[in-house]
Amino acid sequence: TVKLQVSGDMKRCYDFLEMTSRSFAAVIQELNPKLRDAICLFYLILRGLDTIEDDMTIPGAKKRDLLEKFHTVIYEDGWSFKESGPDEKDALLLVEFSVVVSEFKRLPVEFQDIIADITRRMGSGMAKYTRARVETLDDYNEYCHYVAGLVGHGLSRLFSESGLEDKSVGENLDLANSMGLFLQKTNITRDINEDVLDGRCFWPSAIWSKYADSEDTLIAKSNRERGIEGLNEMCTNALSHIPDVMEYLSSIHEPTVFKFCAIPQSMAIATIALCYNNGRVLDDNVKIRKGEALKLIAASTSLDSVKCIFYRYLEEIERKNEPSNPMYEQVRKIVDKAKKDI
Ligand SMILES: O=C(O)CO[C@@H](C(=O)O)[C@@H](OCCCCCc1ccc2ccccc2c1)C(=O)NCCCCCc1ccc2ccccc2c1
Ligand SMILES: [Mg+2]
Ligand SMILES: [Mg+2]
Repeated sequence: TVKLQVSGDMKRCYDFLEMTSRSFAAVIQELNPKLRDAICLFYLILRGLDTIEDDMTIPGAKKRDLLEKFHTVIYEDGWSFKESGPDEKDALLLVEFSVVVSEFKRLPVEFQDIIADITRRMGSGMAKYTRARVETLDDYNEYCHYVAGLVGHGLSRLFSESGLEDKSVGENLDLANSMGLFLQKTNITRDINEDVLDGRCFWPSAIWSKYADSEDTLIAKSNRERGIEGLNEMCTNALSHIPDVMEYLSSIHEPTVFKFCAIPQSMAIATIALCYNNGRVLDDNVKIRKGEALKLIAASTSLDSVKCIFYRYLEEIERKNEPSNPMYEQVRKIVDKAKKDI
C-alpha cells in the first residue's frame, strides 16, 4: 500500500503553495515524491523572505535585519511575523510560518543544509540591495543572481542530492544561475510599469538612462518611441542566457524534473517575444494568453520540443526586429547564436 503520509502541516504548506504562486504550484506538485516536499518548502521559505524584501512599509534597518537573519528563523519553532504591510499579497504565509518551520525540520538534514545556505545568501544579497540601486549591468546580473540565480543553485544541488539527477548538475552552477537569470530578467522586463508605479525600478540605469531622463519618463506616452528602444534592449539582455538554458536542460533527464525546469523557461521565452517592440508593456502588465500557456505546458516535455518552442519565438522576435532599431544588429547576432544551438 502507498503510505500517504501527508502530516497536517504539510497539507497546509501545499495550500500556501497554491495561494502564493500561480506559475510554480502546478510544476512543483507534479515533481517526483523524492523532491516534492523539499522543493515546496524551499519555495515557501524563499517566498517568505521575498515577502519581506518586497514590503515597502518595513523601515530599512529593520528590513535588513530580518532579511539577514531569516536563515535562522526557519529553525525556530513557532516563528511568526505579523507586521507585513496591508498590501503584501503573501502576508498570511509569514503569519502562519510555523507550519513551514515544523515541516522544514523534518526534511533530511542534507536538504535542510542546502535550503538554509541559499536562504542565508539570498537574504544577505537582498539586504545589500535595499540600499544600493541597480545601476550597471554588473549590478543587474548580481541582483538577479541573489534573487533567482541562487534558486537555480539550490535546486540543482537538491536534484543531485536526491539522486534523481547526475552529481554534475549540482556542480555546474553557472548554468543553473542562467536558468534563474532568464526567468528573473523576463519578469523585471515585463513588470516595469507596475514597478515604476510602486516607486521601484529594477531596470539598470545603464540601459534605461540612454532612452529617458527618469523612470517616469521611461514609461510615459510622450517618450514612447525611446521607451520601446529601452524595452528592446532589456529583452535582448535577457535573450543572452538562452545558450546556457539549453545546455542546462540537456543535462536534466528525470521526466518530472525536466518539466519542472522547462515549463517556466518556455513561459519566459514566450513572454519576451510578447514584450519585444510592444509599447503596451510600458502601460500595463502584459501576460501571455491562458490558451498559449496551456499549449506551452503540454509541449515542454522533451529537449527537442523545448528547442522547437524557443526557435519559434526567436523567429517571432526576428520578425518584429526593424533595421531602424538601435538593437537591430545585436538582436540578429543573439537570435542567430541562440538558434544555432537549437
Ligand atoms: O513576489 C512575487 O510573486 C515575485 O517575486 C519576484 C521578485 O520579488 O522579484 C521574484 O522573487 C525572487 C525571490 C524569491 C524566489 C522565489 C522562488 C521562485 C521560484 C522557485 C521555484 C522552485 C523552488 C524555489 C523557488 C523560489 C520571483 O519570484 N521571481 C520569479 C523568478 C525566480 C526564478 C527562480 C528559479 C530559478 C531557477 C529555476 C530552475 C528550474 C526551475 C525553476 C527555477 C526557478
Ligand atoms: Mg516578489
Ligand atoms: Mg522581491
